[in-house]
Amino acid sequence: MTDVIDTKTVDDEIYNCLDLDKPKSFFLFAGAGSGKTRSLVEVLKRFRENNIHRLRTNAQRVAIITYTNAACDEIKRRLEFDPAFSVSTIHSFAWELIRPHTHDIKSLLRVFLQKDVEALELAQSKGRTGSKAAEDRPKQIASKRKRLESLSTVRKFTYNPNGENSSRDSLNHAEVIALTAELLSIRPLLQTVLIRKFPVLLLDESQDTKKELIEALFAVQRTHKDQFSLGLFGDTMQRIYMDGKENLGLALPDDWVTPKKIYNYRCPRRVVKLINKIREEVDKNQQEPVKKSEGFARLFIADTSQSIDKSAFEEMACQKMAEFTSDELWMEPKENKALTLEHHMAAQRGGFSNFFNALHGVDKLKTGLLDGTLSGITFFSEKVLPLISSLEVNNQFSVSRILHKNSPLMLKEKFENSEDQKAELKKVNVAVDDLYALWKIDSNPTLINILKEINRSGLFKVPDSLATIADRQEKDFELPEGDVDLIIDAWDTALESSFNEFKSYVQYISEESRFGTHQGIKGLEFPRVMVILDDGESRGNSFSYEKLLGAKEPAKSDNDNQKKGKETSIDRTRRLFYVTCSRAEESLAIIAYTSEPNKVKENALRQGWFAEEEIVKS
Ligand SMILES: Nc1ncnc2c1ncn2[C@@H]1O[C@H](COP(=O)(O)OP(=O)(O)OP(=O)(O)O)[C@@H](O)[C@H]1O
Repeated sequence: MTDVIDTKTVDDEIYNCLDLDKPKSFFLFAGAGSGKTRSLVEVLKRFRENNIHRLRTNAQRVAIITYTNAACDEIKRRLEFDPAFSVSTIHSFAWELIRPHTHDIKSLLRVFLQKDVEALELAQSKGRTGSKAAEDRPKQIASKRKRLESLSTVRKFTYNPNGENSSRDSLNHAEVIALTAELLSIRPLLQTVLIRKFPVLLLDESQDTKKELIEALFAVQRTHKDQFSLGLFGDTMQRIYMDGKENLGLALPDDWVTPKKIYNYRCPRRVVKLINKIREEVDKNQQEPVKKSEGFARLFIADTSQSIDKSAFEEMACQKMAEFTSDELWMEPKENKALTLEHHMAAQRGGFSNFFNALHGVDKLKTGLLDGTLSGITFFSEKVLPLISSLEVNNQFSVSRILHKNSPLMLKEKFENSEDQKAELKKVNVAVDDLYALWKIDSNPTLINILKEINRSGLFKVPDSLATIADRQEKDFELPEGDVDLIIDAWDTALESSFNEFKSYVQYISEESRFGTHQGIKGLEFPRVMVILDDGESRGNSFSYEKLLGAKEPAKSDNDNQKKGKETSIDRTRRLFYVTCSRAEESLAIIAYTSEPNKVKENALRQGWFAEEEIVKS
């Protein structure tokens, strides 16, 4: 195996692997901020210069798979949207590969579903009666059986990588990945199609790519090593999803190239020192800072054994950070990125929890809520919000454009068939004025009032998901007991939120908000970062900052897992903590909410994470 140290050599090493006549595979795993993504882009630009004609002649492309749509957009932009590069998320990539193979998908899905039914039946026969799982299983079995029965009538499967997949012939996200992994393993023809189309496949953030798929790609590489270059970029310390492959990179074949990067280009020296300490218990990959600036890292400990005003505490922390760093931008909410563990914690702090929590409570709505694709959301975000924003600044050109694009009152046929076109136009203007009047009566109207008004005037088409509510008369309100549709119920609550609350939600999902989640900021960087650690507010139990920070003893299951050499919730939390801290380009504030502030402080000192003078207690 080859080891190299500086960026230029690493880039050369990777570039040499992408030789279409003598391809090699490589594994570039290195710490946070070491320039992995940058190397990926730089090498591809060089590759394009020398290979573009050959790729075009052979109708081939380079596949680059990244973790999020935002990361795809960034890489596409940096590669100047060159069609020689196919940049996609793993789900889109997998789907494009398997979508023509309806017959294979159908047979395999049948096997998967049958196995699921058998496993559920077995669990039901062995499990405790009266538990929630026992109550749910018969419904799951019935639903899978129904799907099995309807499989023969499916003519073509559908799949949307970015949204809901609820129709009868659609596949869900997990199925697309499992089907691709299996088909790649059992259908040599699919492997050939893959390598013919994409002689080079680069996988960013590969520590979190589903293990079945990684294994299938390794198998493709093994079989076609003379025609195919597989490149993996990542960092085992940044594995934050449970389905990534553990110990990826161990026992690689000797012909894989494994360049090393030991410098951190993103973080100031103080932050590099902290992330090195966090990492030290896991592996030997310690980084050296490139930046000359020392930067700042501070730990703020809030005692939750007494009542505490969290927003006041976080504001105080920003104020202190502004003093420590002499950087006034810590006082500007938009200028420092606050990271919470879960979305609902961000919603609480960002002032959009009424809207968010109402919809987040329904499983079927979750994905569409998080990426803003629910039709009930796009109705407000793509029609009402731009219209009101344009009216607020009196931009008539933009108002007219939005109406032409979206309003049924502006339909060409309507005007053509009308005897009085002026009257038609007047109708549109009156509808707009009536809607905008809501903001004059109340500077922050509720979504339900906006919806009802638009439904009355017909200014925009109300989506089906909101039509029942929009059409509802007051007398309908008394629904018979038990006759509640969860989705409509959730929308009923969400629509009671104000328009400004909805605007804050839209900023959050468009990543314009000050808030982000610990998992959602993978690959990103910000000058000022505030990491909020608060187990008390979190709902899941995969992570425990209290245990990592020494405020809570490890659970029996943690000890058992550790003895068996399996990962514990503390290991997972440590990696997440590493990811969040390593986003800071200048200064970093950690806010720890705990009922054991002394223990947290002692632990931070003992581990050498922070010095006495860097810790502030409430
Ligand atoms: N050789 C370099 N010279 C100057 N700046 C660099 C170099 N390599 C990386 N950087 C800068 O350092 C920052 C981190 O780089 P990049 O995002 O590529 O790192 P990464 O290893 O992919 O990070 P992570 O794993 O933490 O997401 C970016 O701002 C990038 O522009």
